[in-house]
Amino acid sequence: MAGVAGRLGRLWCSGALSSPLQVTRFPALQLHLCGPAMRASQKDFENATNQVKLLKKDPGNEVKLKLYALYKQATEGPCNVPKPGVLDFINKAKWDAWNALGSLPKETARHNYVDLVASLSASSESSIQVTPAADRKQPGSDALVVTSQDGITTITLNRPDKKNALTTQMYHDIMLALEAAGKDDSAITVLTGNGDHYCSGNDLTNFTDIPPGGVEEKARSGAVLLRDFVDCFIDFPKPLVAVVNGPAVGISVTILGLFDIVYATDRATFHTPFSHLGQSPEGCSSYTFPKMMGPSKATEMLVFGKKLTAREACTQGLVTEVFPDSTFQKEVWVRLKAYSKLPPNAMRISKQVIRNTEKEKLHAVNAEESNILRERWLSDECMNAVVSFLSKKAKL
Ligand SMILES: CCCCCCCCCCC/C=C/C(=O)SCCNC(=O)CCNC(=O)[C@H](O)C(C)(C)COP(=O)(O)OP(=O)(O)OC[C@H]1O[C@@H](n2cnc3c(N)ncnc32)[C@H](O)[C@@H]1OP(=O)(O)O
Repeated sequence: MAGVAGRLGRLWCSGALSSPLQVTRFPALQLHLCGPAMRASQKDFENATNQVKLLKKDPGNEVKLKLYALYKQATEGPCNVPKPGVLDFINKAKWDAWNALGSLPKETARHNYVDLVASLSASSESSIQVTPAADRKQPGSDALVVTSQDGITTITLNRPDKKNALTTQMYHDIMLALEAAGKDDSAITVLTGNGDHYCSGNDLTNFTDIPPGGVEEKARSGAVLLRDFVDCFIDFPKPLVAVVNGPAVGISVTILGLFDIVYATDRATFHTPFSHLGQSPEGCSSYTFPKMMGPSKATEMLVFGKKLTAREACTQGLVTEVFPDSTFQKEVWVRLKAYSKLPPNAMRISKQVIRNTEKEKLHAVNAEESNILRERWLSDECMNAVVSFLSKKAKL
């Protein structure tokens, strides 16, 4: 069995097991899906299948087999496929687990699955309480996870091994997630990161995928993407909160000026090394940063690439409040849950009163910044900086 367990573990890590066991990354989220006395609805079940993707710890092969079996029983009923051969260790272990459930009714399996996921999530490390929104179209990859509970829709960047660097797919997925969150019945929306970083900004390998139209076409389409992406933040209709769980770089910092609240762990740093990269500011930061911190502090950040600590960023008005890392998740989510109980329409309208006067200006700034960046991306300064990053990465 040790051999089977080892192989299953490897498969788990490589994502080779079929849904819902394709889980490779686990943010610190805790879940309370439904109380023990309640029956699990189809929506609870779908929530749970999404929530499995957010478990912080690998639950071990025994539990994974149990999850697999309950999922199959809940979706397909009693085991209905031929028993795999004895040497087909993994599929046989899966088959055995499913078959062991006998004629357990689908509804009971669904309920047990939901309960099991809830207990796994509850034993996870932090105190966030979220449930995936079952009626929401999930993004095209696990790099972004959208959950919704207690009036809060949370969009989690989920590429911790790459410090949550933003791929072009993620820009698109975030736009879709924001569009849905703007219309759903949550009161507030949160953007956060999984792992030790909040976000390392634009994934610099985005520069390597050159289309047939060449680098000019890449820069043109990149500028359109950037402009559309930032527009979504400018126009977002509800209170938008950044839960900055660690260091933030590049565009993940600049768009903070478009958030309504920014909570940061004291471990977070804020870094916009645009000149080092031969690039220029985006996310409307050329307007919002000087406005909030004055032109000279903004210049230190945006032109000279000075990295701010969380406390410095708070002093400059970029961060709303800084929390000790040890209590960050707990304190922030307690606070947000309380806010999310306020009347949502009043909050939405108040946000719009605060923000609407600036919208036209922000759109114009965004268009201008995107155009300037399009040119920058074609410059030798930028190309050299990207090549330098990629060569270090490739250990050349
Ligand atoms: C024309 C193209 C257009 C494309 C589409 C455009 C869309 C809009 C663009 C908007 C413009 C945005 C600009 C920016 O955001 S500029 C900022 C870019 N980011 C950076 O320069 C950060 C680079 N990373 C780092 O400095 C460090 O990784 C970091 C300090 C964040 C963490 O350091 P640490 O030592 O803790 O970790 P590692 O360096 O070992 O990183 C772990 C792995 O993650 C990879 N990584 C990290 N950041 C990025 C990134 N931004 N892009 C790609 N990959 C990243 C890193 O390489 C390691 O990977 P490996 O384990 O595979 O080596």
